Amino acid sequence: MDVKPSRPVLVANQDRPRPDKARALEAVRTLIEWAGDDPDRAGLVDTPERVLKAYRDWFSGYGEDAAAELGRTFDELEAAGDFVMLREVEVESHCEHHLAPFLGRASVAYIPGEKVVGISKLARVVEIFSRRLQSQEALTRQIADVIEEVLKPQGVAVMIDARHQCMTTRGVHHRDVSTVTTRFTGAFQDDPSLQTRFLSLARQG
Ligand SMILES: Nc1nc2c(ncn2[C@@H]2O[C@H](COP(=O)(O)OP(=O)(O)OP(=O)(O)O)[C@@H](O)[C@H]2O)c(=O)[nH]1
Ligand SMILES: [Zn+2]
Repeated sequence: MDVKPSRPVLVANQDRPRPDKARALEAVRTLIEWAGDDPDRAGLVDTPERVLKAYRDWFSGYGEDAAAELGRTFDELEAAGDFVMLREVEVESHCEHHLAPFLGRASVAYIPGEKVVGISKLARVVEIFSRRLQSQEALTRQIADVIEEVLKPQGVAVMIDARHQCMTTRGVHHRDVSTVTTRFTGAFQDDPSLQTRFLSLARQG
């Protein structure tokens, strides 16, 4: 089978055809059998249907456009000149290697240029990209890049601290290990003191 390179998915990914529902239900039944159980026993008969519904939630980000979320900006809000930061944004994502959840927190900051955005939109951007199959690095990068691309700010900083269930509940079984990823652009990249201030605020969360 040809392996396709991952492509950046900054925008909605609605163009990908989905399998029909019967195939998806059958796939869940097959995984139940792979786990060693009987998909026809009472407790499991409705499970494929529930899993498809859960997938709609967990992966709702494919149908959403993070750039569009940032499209509404406020000229009348005067930029503070310093960064605006969201701390402790919940991250609920799934790793693209094992389809296992990884859970944590994101801190997102930007130094406005001309455009100031409603702060909830930054949390929506985190949510949209989280609700796709991700590596933590790609998730961090996509959040920073879409803010950079749409708002053209003076700089963006993103830090995610998360625990991967593929590491805590299986594999190496390191229960307390968390993974930290960062992405800095513009002034955050150029000015170590800004980075330090961002990281220490993120850590106080
Ligand atoms: N860089 C990175 N690695 C990840 C992420 N999520 C999971 N992984 C790692 O992906 C790797 C996959 O390794 P493989 O050897 O292909 O798969 P595996 O045999 O299931 O590996 P183990 O998890 O070590 O059992 C593992 O080292 C995981 O810890 C992520 O977000 N970023
Ligand atoms: Zn994994």
